Amino acid sequence: MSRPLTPGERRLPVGRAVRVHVPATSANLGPGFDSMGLALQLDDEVTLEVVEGVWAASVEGEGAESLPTDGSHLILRLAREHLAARGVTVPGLTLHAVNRIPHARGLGSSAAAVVAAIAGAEALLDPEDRLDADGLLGVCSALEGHPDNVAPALRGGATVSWSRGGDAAGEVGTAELSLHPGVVPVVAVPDVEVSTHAVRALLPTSVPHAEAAAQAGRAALLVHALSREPRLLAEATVDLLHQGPRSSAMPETAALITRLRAAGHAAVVSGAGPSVLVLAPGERAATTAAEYVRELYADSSCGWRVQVTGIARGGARVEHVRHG
Ligand SMILES: Nc1ncnc2c1ncn2[C@@H]1O[C@H](COP(=O)(O)OP(=O)(O)OP(=O)(O)O)[C@@H](O)[C@H]1O
Ligand SMILES: N[C@@H](CCO)C(=O)O
Repeated sequence: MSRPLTPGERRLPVGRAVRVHVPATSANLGPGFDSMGLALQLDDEVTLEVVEGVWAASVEGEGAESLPTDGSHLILRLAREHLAARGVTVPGLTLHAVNRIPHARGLGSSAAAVVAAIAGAEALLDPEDRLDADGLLGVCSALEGHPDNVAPALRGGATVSWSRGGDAAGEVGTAELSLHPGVVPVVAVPDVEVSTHAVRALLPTSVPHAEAAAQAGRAALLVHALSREPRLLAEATVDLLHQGPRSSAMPETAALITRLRAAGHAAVVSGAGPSVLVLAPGERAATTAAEYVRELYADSSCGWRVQVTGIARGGARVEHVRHG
């Protein structure tokens, strides 16, 4: 999918610079495992500039203390590999990241990094050489391993994605849902990290047919609830595939979801966790859910940051800072 450009010498001009804004995303939404996702109003901002002979990164915000500052930084590495596969010579690249999406919390930080790298690298090319929207989605999905975060990160809103060939490395389709205006996300983020890679290993290799059938029914209902009838969100967000097998890796998350659901809220694990997403049917229900969580943990040392969050209606946005 990352096809080379037409033959000939292609070298990015020194001084060309782009900035990419990529939203956080919450994947799965309960029964839509590896398929459904929602873009949130919280974004990372990544500036890439073509320079001579240097590969260097500077980071503000999330990960500033821990991420590498050389060419091994994930975004620089992915951009470099992608442009090399496209047959483009890059003399050097600097990156400046303003990171607002917390890492390893189930809010799509790695998908945002993939999208920043690939959308940014493509934007550094001349307009006639750039991949179209489907091409970008295919490359990003293959790198991330599943499309449910990268699709809403690229397109915004809520998306349902599928693999035409049956695996994430193949061609990916995505449909944008027409979201009911009453759907309001609430996000509760704990102060512990969970690696997506680690908890994917906890999933069983097969599931009973009856559970798969029940999950398909809930996923179909979820599309209806998100677009037409938000009052059905609590019933539509029941998951039978992935939250149970992973609960031992995030017991606080599982406990919070049980309590929220018992109180009638449509609470799910956000992405691979450990954050919790509530899909509230309206502003008032969202405020009630947020206050419920704050009161639960008012006297506890366990830190949960709770926020009623807007939906990012547009996806990743590219600014052309300098043509070079
Ligand atoms: N902006 C970034 N720059 C560089 N590396 C990043 C960035 N964001 C995430 N990463 C890398 O990805 C890891 C987190 O990815 P992981 O897939 O485990 O969680 P997530 O993407 O935050 O959550 P989820 O996939 O459940 O939504 C970080 O620990 C870091 O290594
Ligand atoms: N569908 C993915 C989302 C997290 O990247 C998972 O649950 O593992």
